[in-house]
Amino acid sequence: MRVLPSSEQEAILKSRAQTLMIEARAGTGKTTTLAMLAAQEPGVVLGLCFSEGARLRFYEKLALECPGRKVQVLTVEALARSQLTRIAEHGSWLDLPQRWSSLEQMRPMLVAAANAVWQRHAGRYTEFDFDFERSTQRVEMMLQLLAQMKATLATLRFEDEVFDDFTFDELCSQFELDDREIVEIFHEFERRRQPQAGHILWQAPVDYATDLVSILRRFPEAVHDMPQANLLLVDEWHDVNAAEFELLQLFRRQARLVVVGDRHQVINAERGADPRFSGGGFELAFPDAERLPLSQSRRCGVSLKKLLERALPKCGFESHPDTYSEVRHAEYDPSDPQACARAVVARAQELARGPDLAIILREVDQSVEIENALLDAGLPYNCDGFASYLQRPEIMALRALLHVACGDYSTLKADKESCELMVDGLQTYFAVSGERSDYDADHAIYGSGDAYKQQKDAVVRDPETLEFMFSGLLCVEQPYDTGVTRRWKQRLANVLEQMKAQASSASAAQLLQLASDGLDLPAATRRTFVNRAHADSVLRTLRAFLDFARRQGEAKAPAFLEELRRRQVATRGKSGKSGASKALALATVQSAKGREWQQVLLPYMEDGQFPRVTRNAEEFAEERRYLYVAISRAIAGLTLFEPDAAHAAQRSRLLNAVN
Ligand SMILES: Nc1ncnc2c1ncn2[C@@H]1O[C@H](COP(=O)(O)OP(=O)(O)OP(=O)(O)O)[C@@H](O)[C@H]1O
Repeated sequence: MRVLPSSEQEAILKSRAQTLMIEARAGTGKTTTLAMLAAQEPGVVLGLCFSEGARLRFYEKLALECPGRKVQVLTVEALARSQLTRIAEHGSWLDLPQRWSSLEQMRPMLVAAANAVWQRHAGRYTEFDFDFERSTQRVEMMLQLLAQMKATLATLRFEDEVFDDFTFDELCSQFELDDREIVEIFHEFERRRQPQAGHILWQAPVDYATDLVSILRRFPEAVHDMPQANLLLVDEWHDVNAAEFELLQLFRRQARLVVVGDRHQVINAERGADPRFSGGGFELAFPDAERLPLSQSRRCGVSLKKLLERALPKCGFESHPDTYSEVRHAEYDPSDPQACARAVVARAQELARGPDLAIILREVDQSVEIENALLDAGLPYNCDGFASYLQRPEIMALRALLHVACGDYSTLKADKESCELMVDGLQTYFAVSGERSDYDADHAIYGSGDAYKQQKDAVVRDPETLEFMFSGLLCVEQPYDTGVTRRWKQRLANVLEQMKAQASSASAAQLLQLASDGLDLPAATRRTFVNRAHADSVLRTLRAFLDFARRQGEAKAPAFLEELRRRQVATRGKSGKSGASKALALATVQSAKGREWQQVLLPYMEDGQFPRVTRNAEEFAEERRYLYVAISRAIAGLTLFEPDAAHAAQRSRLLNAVN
């Protein structure tokens, strides 16, 4: 439904400024206003944003405000990726590199770069510890730092012809590093990634914008290969980083530029989002830019405004006099792991609002109990922007172990999706040789094609091939294996043998506990997932899953696998008679950003859950912004689930601290 512009929106629609910044608060109509601007522009419009979720929301608003009008909306990452492909295909500035999709794939390259720098240092005295192979935490921190350097364009300095001691020192001081060896390792890493200018061997998503800026700086004429729009509309401007900021300046050319953002919604600090580009940095780049406000929320009423002010004092949030929202508090006993989920489901049943209702989680691990409670109650739901716990790699890896231990594959027959996810889970979780190329070369059984794909096909054709994944691949020692890898493979083989031996007598929960202890899953998790918060969330998922298995009592592995299968089938979104989904949304704060629902349920408002573990004031401030985003998704009502009076000390500091 189209809406009539407010006076603030009118002012924005009338502005003729070549560069316009809209400074806004949550729910004040940012995306709606961009869609209105698109509707009145006769020329080519390109919408841009910084996350996939924001892109989809932008499309939804366009469909409402300018139906029938074709407007392309891209993430800046996708724009950069497609332009790099175009430049590689049409120009002589770049060979098309291999593309990587995750940080995990960068880990062996970082270890190799560290080893190379260490060898160069041999004989020289240094206190720096170059052994990254065993310390996931250090690799994680290095990769995060490298991503930040890329986002701030600092890595482009490695391309300078004169990269001397002075530049090393400058970078150390810019990133507050005591060890210049870190910069040396990054220098080596980037040199391996790009042996010569324009000859890039591999790219991860964090590279797209930075690499494109590098090419456009060196070959400004390459910009003519890129499409030209008349109007560029950028949503969620608060997420922009330095690389994206410069890219937009280079890419823009004659286009009119309108950006809109809310600095309280920065929950992407690790991607280098920088408030400077909403303040002084923007003014410096665009001295003639006009700034206009969107100050009044069209979504939340005064009670939500009060709550938002408790979560984030001085956020300057204004509610609209015509909007009314109700805030409720529900209590649960936090010593019972299922109590919160039960309370949430009871409230969801009371509201019975289907698609107008969302349960917003701080993190995906909270979904294990909530999903199980929803499934037990027969309430349909859709996981929004994340996979159901039943399909996550860590759970799929454990399920695969159970199948192999008990030799029962019946629930996998004709279930292509689960078979493929299981291979993914095993490769993510239990394969430690690092380089898939080793694996490709050594397992001629799959021929010379894409071994990984063939492995999946083999398991889909015959799920019993999972057994071979362990006995023929994951546990097989190779001549190039390090001592650590060998020990891990022996451990995996031993644990599997023990599980097989006990499968007929032990319950599924006991077998899973054996796997968890025997494989030291916390250590395996930290080794697998480079991001600490991600690893922490995976561990919480595993703990909740083991609890769930224990609640199945004496059920043996085949019965437990059957139960999981039944639940997995039940999660598949069902539509009602009209074709519309009756399912409620199960979202995370990240995936809910920019969205709204009539009713929002916010579970687990307790310390350690929301906020998560916070080590410093910055992390706590980020948790406040997470809460600001979560609360401001509600229109008519919000229910907060908090520990009961007997456990009041555990209630979330975010809402109860003296600010
Ligand atoms: N002029 C208007 N009159 C009535 N309702 C409006 C108007 N403009 C926007 N809205 C409504 O206000 C709500 C919030 O709009 P929108 O999602 O565009 O805000 P936003 O600022 O982008 O939100 P967020 O902060 O979540 O990103 C939507 O329901 C939208 O339809």
